[in-house]
Amino acid sequence: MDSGTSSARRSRSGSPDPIASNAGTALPYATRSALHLKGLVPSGVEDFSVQEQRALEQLNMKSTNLEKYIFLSWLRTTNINLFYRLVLHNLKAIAPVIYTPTVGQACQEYSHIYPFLAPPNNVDGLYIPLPEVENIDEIIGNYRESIKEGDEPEITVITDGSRILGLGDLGMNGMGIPVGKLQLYVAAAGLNPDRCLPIVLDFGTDTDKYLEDPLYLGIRQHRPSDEAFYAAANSVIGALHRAFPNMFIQFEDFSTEHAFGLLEHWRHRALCFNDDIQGTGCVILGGFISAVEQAGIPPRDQRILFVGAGSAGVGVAKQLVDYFVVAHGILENEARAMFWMVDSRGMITTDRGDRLAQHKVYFAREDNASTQCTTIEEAVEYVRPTALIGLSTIYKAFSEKILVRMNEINQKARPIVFPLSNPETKAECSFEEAMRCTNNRVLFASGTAFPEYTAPETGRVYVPGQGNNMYVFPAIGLGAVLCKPTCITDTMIYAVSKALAASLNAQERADGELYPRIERIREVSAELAAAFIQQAVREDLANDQMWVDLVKASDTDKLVSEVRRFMWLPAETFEQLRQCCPHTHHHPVMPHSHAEGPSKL
Ligand SMILES: NC(=O)c1ccc[n+]([C@@H]2O[C@H](COP(=O)([O-])OP(=O)(O)OC[C@H]3O[C@@H](n4cnc5c(N)ncnc54)[C@H](O)[C@@H]3O)[C@@H](O)[C@H]2O)c1
Ligand SMILES: O=C(O)C[C@H](O)C(=O)O
Ligand SMILES: [Mg+2]
Repeated sequence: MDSGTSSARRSRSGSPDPIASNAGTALPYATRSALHLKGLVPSGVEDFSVQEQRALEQLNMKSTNLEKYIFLSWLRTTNINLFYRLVLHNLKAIAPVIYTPTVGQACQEYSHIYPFLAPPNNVDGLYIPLPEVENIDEIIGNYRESIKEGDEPEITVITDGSRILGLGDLGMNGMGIPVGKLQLYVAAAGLNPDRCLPIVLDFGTDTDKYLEDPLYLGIRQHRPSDEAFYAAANSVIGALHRAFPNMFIQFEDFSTEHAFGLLEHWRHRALCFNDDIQGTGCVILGGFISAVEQAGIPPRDQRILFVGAGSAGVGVAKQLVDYFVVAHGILENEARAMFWMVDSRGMITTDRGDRLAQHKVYFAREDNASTQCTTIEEAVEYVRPTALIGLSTIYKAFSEKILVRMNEINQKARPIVFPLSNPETKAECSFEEAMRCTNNRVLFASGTAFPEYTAPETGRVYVPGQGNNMYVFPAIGLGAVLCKPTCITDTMIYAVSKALAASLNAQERADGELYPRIERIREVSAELAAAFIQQAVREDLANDQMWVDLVKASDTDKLVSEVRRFMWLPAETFEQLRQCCPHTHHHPVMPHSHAEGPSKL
């Protein structure tokens, strides 16, 4: 439950000693003597790989994912080098523990599993209570004091906990999400953990369960009015931007109206991005491009039904419209007409009799000749979709009956079904259900990872796609931190989607997959970050000359390898750990790689 700032072990001088706390049983005898640690650790001196083996063993002793989450949080605050070694070497198994879906449960329990972190050396991010917003400069000052010199944050993930995954308003407990997302930034794209800053705007909660929970750690009041929310949120973001002008700001899991409102306000004022709107749009477009290629009908014949019209639904649909316009030369009005949206009140039309929220107006149908569909089933019959996309937070909303109909309607082409709501308890259907009901013909991606499916008839094993923004936000953040664009444009996001679709290797394509395997995420993130940087330079918005020159040299392989060189990696040996610790950071992170020597803690 922290950002990964170095843990609290102190040397005799009283200052934290990152070498000792991250080496532990790997400390050679000479160093133990020098640090006055003789006799304070077991006598065996071991390699980091042996420590890792022990950590994995201890992880596997935990019987539930929440216990694993708690163990990993403890490890991260105790020995960040070992934590990231373990995560990087076991990403497929560990991602669902530190991130979706377990992070959802961890957030719900956050106030109960909080590990008594000791400030100032074990700060897990910023908690900004509404009544303290007027003292925001003091809070930022305290944070500065708590970090190592030169470790200014280069990336923040900020939430107010008002819409955590599909779980609703969790108040301050939502802090688990910025913490989890930033771990993915480090693991998937090599951001420097010391420069990641999770933030929660502790502005109250409208969930009585938390207000009444004696262990709840947030402020005990209901959420403020819209006006008070924007005044306070803008004041915090403004202060952060003044304090850290180059810091990339990721807005995360704000309730939909505020998500759109904050993005609108800040997108041309600071380097920022909304993950639920833009990141989700980006990752789903990437998978959708691959799905359309495999579906077997021309792109312009796609009929796409969205179930859910919140920040994610509308963000994704807009990104897909851009794709049809840019990649297939379809006029915007015609592209928009390929989309139908359903929300909790039914199909969104201009004449259904309610006042539509601003973000839904663009997709409201006018051609429905007074037909109103109130259920998903009715909408499926009316639209006869080629693609069904779920961002509704409604568990099993895609019933077996609906999935069977998707198969019947799409006999000439393969049906596309993306149940994207998180966590698993909110997913519109499972992979197994989608496969069974479509005779294994479905082109599938889900927000939460589902297990592989073995077809009983043939024994063939199918791997589900994971359409989760974790495939793109780390690369977008890395690209932004490196080339420092003035702002993030839709065309930069679009470039990343295209790069994601292009990143599948021959085997993944042959297996009919829509996303690259998670084990390759670092390699893929480097390609995506390079595509982002190329686009930023093309738009003349990149402000770091080194990256501008690299792009202008028109050597994409070199650009990708330079991006990789800037990715943070945990140390492999004690020697690497020792060599890198005395350094202060350079711009933007210590250049190091597998090949090039020490990593920075
Ligand atoms: N896969 C990903 O990477 C990813 C990214 C972002 C969000 N999400 C998930 O998407 C979901 C929605 O997020 P959001 O920010 O858009 O939330 P939101 O609450 O703003 O949107 C939910 C939408 O679903 C609609 N809805 C509710 N009940 C419905 C029903 N019975 N039938 C049809 N529609 C119904 C609501 O009217 C609303 O339009 C969450 O579960 C979130 O975890 C996934
Ligand atoms: O956090 C995730 O797993 C994806 C997404 O940002 C969400 O809000 O569901
Ligand atoms: Mg989110």
